[in-house]
Amino acid sequence: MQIIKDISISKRWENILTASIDKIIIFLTICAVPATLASISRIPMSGLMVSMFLHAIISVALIATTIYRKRLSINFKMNFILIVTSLVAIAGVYNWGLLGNGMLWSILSIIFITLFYGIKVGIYASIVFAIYVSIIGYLYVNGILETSVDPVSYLSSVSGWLTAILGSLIPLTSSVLIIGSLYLAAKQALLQLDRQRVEITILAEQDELTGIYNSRVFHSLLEQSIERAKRHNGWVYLVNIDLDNFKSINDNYGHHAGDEVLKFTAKQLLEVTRDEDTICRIGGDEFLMLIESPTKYSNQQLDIIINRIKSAINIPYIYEGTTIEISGSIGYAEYNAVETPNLKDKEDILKLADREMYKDKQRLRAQQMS
Ligand SMILES: Nc1nc2c(ncn2[C@@H]2O[C@H](COP(=O)(O)OP(=O)(O)OP(=O)(O)O)[C@@H](O)[C@H]2O)c(=O)[nH]1
Repeated sequence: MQIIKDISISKRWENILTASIDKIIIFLTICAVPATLASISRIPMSGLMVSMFLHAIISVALIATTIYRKRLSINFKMNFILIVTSLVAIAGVYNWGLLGNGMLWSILSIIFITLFYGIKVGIYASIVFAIYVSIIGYLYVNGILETSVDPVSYLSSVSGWLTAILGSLIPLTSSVLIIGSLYLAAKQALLQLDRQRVEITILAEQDELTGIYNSRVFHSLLEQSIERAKRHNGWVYLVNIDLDNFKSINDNYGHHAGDEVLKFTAKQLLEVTRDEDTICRIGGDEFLMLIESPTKYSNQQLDIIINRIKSAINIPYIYEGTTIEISGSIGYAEYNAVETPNLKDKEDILKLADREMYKDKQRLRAQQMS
């Protein structure tokens, strides 16, 4: 069933996450290779450093993960990204203190941790990171740790700036990729939910055959109209419309012809229903129209309404070349909280409209007999 298929948003979310993670892995791999080269190019300035090995190992691991990404599980890829970004963050802060991009990488890894493991774990990770940076800061301030290159010469070297540019570009762009994909995914999910809400509402309120309101929604609309009429001393008119000898249409032309006649009648009734009024099919060949008015309609106004409905129904329907005559009986009930004290609730109004419709039907039968 379409709706059940669409509702599996968690599956869609997993697909979005997988696609985003793959994009991030590819992006990290593309950036890791030149970043490693830039790192190695600093050998003449800083000598061979542990971080250079780390860069090289990460690059190789990233290339391998990119190649085999379709075969790897989402959990593996998530944790791999976490380990890579956290390692770069930890090593960056340790090796370069405030000079490097360790802080930016830490933010990136905390974003990933939050995304993959939730806000609580994200907060713990932030606290751990703050403690780590404080310890490293303490060690640098007290001269226990120092950068392996002279900060002044590093700041004026091409390789230093290249590392800084690439090193900051990666976490920044990755953050944009993540936040952008999540934003798009959330927007799509909300739009989809909205569409489903509309579809579900339509399905719940619609008569399957004719597409107009079904009796369930009509009953609640009638209740609301009665409440409004009570508050504002207004009037509610309930018109009951029942097709005559509809069974014989089914019997003579088949059930499908009967269905087509019901659809045609609903369409005709819709055309004479004002936007502020409501028409519904309560079942079989019976329709109800709900009309609200702030003032009482005169008999003449009511005649006009009833005649308009009658002439909308009494139009023959051509079914597969055969003309099917249609007619309907109509009865109505009028309700005002003060002036119709015998009508206590919606059931009374419905019964009265039904009785009136039946009287009309009997009049018609009597006419046909005579
Ligand atoms: N084609 C079709 N027939 C339906 C549907 N729902 C109910 N019916 C048929 O509509 C017929 C209604 O019959 P009755 O209630 O006797 O109404 P009628 O034949 O119009 O008789 P009167 O109301 O006394 O004029 C029944 O035969 C139902 O089987 C539907 O969705 N499609």
